Amino acid sequence: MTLHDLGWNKKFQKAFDSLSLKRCVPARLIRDNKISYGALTEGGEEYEVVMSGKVYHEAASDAELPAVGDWVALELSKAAKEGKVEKTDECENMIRARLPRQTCFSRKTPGKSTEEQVIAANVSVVVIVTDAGPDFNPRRMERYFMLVRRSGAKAVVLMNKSDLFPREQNEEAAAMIRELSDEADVHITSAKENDGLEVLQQYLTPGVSVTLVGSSGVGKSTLVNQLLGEEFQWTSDVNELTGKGRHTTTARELIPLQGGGILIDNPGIREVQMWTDEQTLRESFLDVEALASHCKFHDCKHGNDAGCAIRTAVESGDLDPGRYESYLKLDEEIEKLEQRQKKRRMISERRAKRDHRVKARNLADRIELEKEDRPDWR
Ligand SMILES: Nc1nc2c(ncn2[C@@H]2O[C@H](COP(=O)(O)OP(=O)(O)OP(=O)(O)O)[C@@H](O)[C@H]2O)c(=O)[nH]1
Ligand SMILES: [Zn+2]
Repeated sequence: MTLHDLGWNKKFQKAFDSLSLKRCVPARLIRDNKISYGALTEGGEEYEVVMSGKVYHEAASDAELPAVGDWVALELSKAAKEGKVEKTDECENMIRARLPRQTCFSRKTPGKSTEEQVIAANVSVVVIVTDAGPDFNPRRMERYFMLVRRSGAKAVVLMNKSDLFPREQNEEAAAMIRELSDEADVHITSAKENDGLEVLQQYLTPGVSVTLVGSSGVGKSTLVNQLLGEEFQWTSDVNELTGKGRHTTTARELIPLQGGGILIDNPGIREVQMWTDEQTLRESFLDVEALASHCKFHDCKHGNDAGCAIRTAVESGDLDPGRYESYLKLDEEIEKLEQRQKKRRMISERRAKRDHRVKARNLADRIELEKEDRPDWR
């Protein structure tokens, strides 16, 4: 397995070279174990690694800490380099730097928190799986589009389970989704019958990382199984002693596919929630925003306000009422998000410090971190 098979490219190489970290090698993070990470290096070697205190210090927020999909400069322990010690026994393999992300797929942390959490870094294509039946929801799709746009990745929508619905229904649903976004590709598929999946090959080119999102039960696992084909048998190759598949979790979280492309799949991605900001909201509703500039009052709430250009457009049929409602709701949501964000910032900062101090298991780094937390401590 070469670095390129894992998604390495010229930009990453340049960033890596400019660090001049002579003792480091490039590695891609494939798993976040809370205390440590799983990392792959050239040749597909997997190591357990921790971040240095410096990496921790330089991260201004949780979102800037290394995450699954990130490329890092990794300094392997002497023992690991010589292949003497079981690679996962000792955690002396140290992340010295995180390379700048080319894309960043993030979400709101589950629960009430408003912290941003990176679900996968350096993913180029996000496949949103839905169907033309019970799961069909253009408003939810708009949210997904915002999330994907914000990440910098390309959005691809699959109207899956096409075998269950009449052709016209699938096509109508696809057309409606196409209208919501100029950038997204929309395809009709049946994962179960392996129908229409060949379109995915155009995205699964060497070095391109792809991930799947969508409601529970829309067919993501079925799709993954189809994409993996024979390779999926990996995970059933269970080691009797450890109970783990021979390729363990690697086979689940970052899978270089035979025909090219890298599939990134983890539970965090599966339960993706909307995380957004005001700017993205505005970008997604440029047409509605343009109308808003014609409202009579500067602080128009676009409800029953006199001279509201948006409401006028809805009444005259120029603006889809659903889109209008969606615009109002999203606005509200972001307002609440910002309020919660303010309240929780203090708490989350403290918690992040505690959590990530655990990550810096190197003693010297720990002492530095402790000193910083307790200035009176010697
Ligand atoms: N008829 C039909 N059924 C499908 C299709 N794709 C998946 N299914 C079925 O839908 C059910 C759910 O599929 P999964 O692949 O487990 O769905 P998922 O999106 O991975 O669900 P989570 O793991 O909960 O996120 C299974 O019974 C599949 O066999 C399809 O294209 N057509
Ligand atoms: Zn208005």
